[in-house]
Amino acid sequence: MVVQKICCLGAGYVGGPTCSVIALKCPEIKVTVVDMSKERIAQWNSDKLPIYEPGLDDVVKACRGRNLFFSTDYTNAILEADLIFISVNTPTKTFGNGKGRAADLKYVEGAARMIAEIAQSNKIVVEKSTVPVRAAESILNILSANNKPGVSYQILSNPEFLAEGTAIEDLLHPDRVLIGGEDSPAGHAAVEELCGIYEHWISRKNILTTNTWSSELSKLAANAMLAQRISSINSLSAVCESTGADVSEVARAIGLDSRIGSKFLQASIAVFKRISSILFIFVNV
Ligand SMILES: NC(=O)C1=CN([C@@H]2O[C@H](COP(=O)(O)OP(=O)(O)OC[C@H]3O[C@@H](n4cnc5c(N)ncnc54)[C@H](O)[C@@H]3O)[C@@H](O)[C@H]2O)C=CC1
Ligand SMILES: O=C(O)[C@H]1O[C@H](OP(=O)(O)OP(=O)(O)OC[C@H]2O[C@@H](n3ccc(=O)[nH]c3=O)[C@H](O)[C@@H]2O)[C@H](O)[C@@H](O)[C@@H]1O
Repeated sequence: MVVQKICCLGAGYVGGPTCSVIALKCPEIKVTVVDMSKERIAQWNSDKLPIYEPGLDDVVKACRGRNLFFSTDYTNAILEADLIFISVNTPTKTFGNGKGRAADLKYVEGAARMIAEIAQSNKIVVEKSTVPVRAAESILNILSANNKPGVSYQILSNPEFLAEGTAIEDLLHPDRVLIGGEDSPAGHAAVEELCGIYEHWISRKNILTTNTWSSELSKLAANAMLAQRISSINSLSAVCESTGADVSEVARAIGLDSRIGSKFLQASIAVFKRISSILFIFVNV
């Protein structure tokens, strides 16, 4: 199979820009981004996009109506897609086990149920949302529970590393793309399909392929290590205040050490919202 049609569930900060760049770089692929929110889709179809990211307007203008579509018709988009990104929100749980710390997977599970009910042909389902480890297994369980003859699924993990404010630059020139899949011939074939999409603009050496769980865990580990750096520099900031040192001078001095590097060393009162994800790494904890 060569992917000809892509559907993305979730037209947010990640789904919108990611699929716009895919549409730009893969003009032969039809990309449909769907959302339950009529208002959000209307904005994506207007001159005033729902989010501001440098460069996004130009990318959308170049592809919208050509091979990039924003729609609320998820039934058709799912039916015709060979590959489906799940790029829905994963907010922090507000009640129950893991309240205030764990990711709430209700939207991811809702998206999986939509696919299970609608799909009539084989699909590659790509977990793009940031999720706890083994979420791919939960998605597969939902899809398998609604088993239809002649319909099979491959689940891939393809976490997103973009940051708001630099989304287009991050998507066009990522440090790496990470794709995890099942360790089987069918799993490897699905991974190759997704690699083939990214290879339209990213060198193969920057596309890492792993097993599903390594990919899921790598995303959480990266978030945790970034959070740790901010936490460390914030602690140093307190030490600076009591010693008369200047935290920006200290950050510059330590950041010039190539083993440490200069990024993510700005002290602030920001709370890295994803720090909690490393504490709740597994589904159902
Ligand atoms: N915003 C960021 O900078 C980054 C976010 N992420 C992760 O990517 C995921 C998505 O994040 P955002 O795009 O920021 O979220 P968002 O809240 O901007 O967008 C998510 C969209 O999904 C829609 N949605 C929910 N359920 C749906 C369904 N069943 N079918 C269709 N649409 C549905 C919502 O209506 C919403 O518009 C999250 O897991 C987040 O942690 C990852 C990297 C960076
Ligand atoms: O999984 C997710 O949902 C996303 O979580 C983070 O996104 P976010 O939590 O929104 O955090 P960032 O915007 O990257 O930055 C966190 C905060 O730290 C602050 N920060 C950043 C860098 C720094 O040196 N110091 C500092 O205080 C920023 O101002 C910001 O308020 C990651 O950046 C995304 O790559 C990730 O995938």
